[in-house]
Amino acid sequence: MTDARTISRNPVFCALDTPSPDKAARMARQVGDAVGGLKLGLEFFMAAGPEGFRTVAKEGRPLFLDLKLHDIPNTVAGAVRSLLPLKPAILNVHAQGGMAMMQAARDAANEAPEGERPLMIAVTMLTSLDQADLERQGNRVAPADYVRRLAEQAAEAGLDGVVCSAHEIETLRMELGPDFKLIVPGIRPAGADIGDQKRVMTPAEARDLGADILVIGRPITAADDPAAAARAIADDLGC
Ligand SMILES: O=c1ccn([C@@H]2O[C@H](COP(=O)(O)O)[C@@H](O)[C@H]2O)c(=O)[nH]1
Repeated sequence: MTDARTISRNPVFCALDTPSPDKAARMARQVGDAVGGLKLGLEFFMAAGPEGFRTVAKEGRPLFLDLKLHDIPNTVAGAVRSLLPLKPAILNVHAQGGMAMMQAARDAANEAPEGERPLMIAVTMLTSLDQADLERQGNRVAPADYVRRLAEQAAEAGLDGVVCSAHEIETLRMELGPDFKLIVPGIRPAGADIGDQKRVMTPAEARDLGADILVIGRPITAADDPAAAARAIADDLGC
């Protein structure tokens, strides 16, 4: 079992998208060491808040608090400061919020006590979007270029990495180096239902391309046997 701040060699973070802290904690116990960490997002935090987070934190696993903060710099910095007492291993903001906002988030995270600073990550382009969505928003640019530009800004702002799809890993790794964290949702085992995701890849393919963390939700949590589903993915990854 890894401790609450160490990211283990198992790159899978299981997305516990439920409003119920008890269900999330139960699921965390079910998947156990077959995953390297857990992710709590908007559905969970809107319903269960900091108290719910603390309930799941008792499971002692690294926690990614995926709130995708997106507001003016002063507001985002305040939100980061408010979240620091929860000691998440990873926090994120939207790169779309701009350079000054990302820098403000970084500075606020740097106020964390020694050893408690979360990794600060920027979401680039949601994995539920594709080229057609970009065009609808008036962005005449390929997803790879769009993601690269936002990731460059995140790196320049001093953030620790980005959320991107597996399709951008190679380019970002080459350009931004081995230490820049690449957190990758939109992961689907071969044959699994894609659902609302559009830029997807299998766990092994994404890992082999150089992802640091694979965020996997429904392929595990909606399976008849979540523990077996998580174990099958871990075995496939050799973890
Ligand atoms: O671009 C993004 C950013 C975040 N997510 C989150 O990851 C999980 C994925 O869940 P699945 O059930 O495996 O699709 C979910 O919590 C999203 O909020 C993302 O999918 N894409």
